[in-house]
Amino acid sequence: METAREAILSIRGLRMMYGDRYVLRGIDLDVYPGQIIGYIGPNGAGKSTTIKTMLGLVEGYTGEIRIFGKDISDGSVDYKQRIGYVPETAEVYDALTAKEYLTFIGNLYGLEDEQAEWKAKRLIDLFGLEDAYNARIVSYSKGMRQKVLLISSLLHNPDILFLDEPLSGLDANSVMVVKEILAQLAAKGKTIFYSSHIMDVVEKISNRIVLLDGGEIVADGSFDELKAQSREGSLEEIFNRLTGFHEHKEIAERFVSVVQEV
Ligand SMILES: Nc1ncnc2c1ncn2[C@@H]1O[C@H](COP(=O)(O)OP(=O)(O)OP(=O)(O)O)[C@@H](O)[C@H]1O
Repeated sequence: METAREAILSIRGLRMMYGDRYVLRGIDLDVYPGQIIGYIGPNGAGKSTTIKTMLGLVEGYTGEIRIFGKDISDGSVDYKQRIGYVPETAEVYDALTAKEYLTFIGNLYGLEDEQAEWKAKRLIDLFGLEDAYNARIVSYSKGMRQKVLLISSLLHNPDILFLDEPLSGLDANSVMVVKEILAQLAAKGKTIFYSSHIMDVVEKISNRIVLLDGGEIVADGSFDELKAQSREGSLEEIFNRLTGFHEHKEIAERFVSVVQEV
């Protein structure tokens, strides 16, 4: 039972303001080990802001965030050693090779050079990038970079993983591998925050879905629970209904008619 376990991550009354506007308007969330949270919501709903706040990258929030049982505002950064993060857009050091980059990241997480390099090499091989390991990242395709980012987020065996569009640019075979890796990590007790706009993947991969709209959680439960509540078929339909969006046809028609004006 979830309630019998201790939350690995706990958020109370999280509010965040940019300028004179609240972009997070009171988030309450308890997350337990082994959960894969599909963290979804319209553009601008506040997903990245929540994640960056939990990572300690955003200042000026109110409310409380406890990770591994400790309030992150107490100044300690130790908790970051147990967290992995794949941002939506990342600065990867183009001039470095994957070997250099991953060894560097491994060092930041406290791994010795040799240990980081040996681990990175084996993970790179498993992703089919062995030929590119010593090539500069600037020469990598989008999917190859994404694989390097995924590896960099996992080198230190984190307990919580924050992923923003982690399958971006990956081919169909790699998507299957990564989805399976995430399921197996969760089965080993890792906690995964999976933020994406690809609803059919979120529907399949998550054991809990949290829908954010306008800086507030408007739905929280398993896909089956959300489906039962809303009597809609797919997560995409549930998303559309809960965010009050019904005009995709009209907008598309108007868009196409403007395109055709010459
Ligand atoms: N540094 C910032 N300064 C000012 N406003 C910001 C900043 N970062 C985010 N915002 C605003 O906060 C709101 C929430 O943004 P956020 O990036 O968290 O949304 P999101 O749910 O991740 O969206 P998307 O799906 O488009 O990635 C948006 O209105 C955005 O313009």
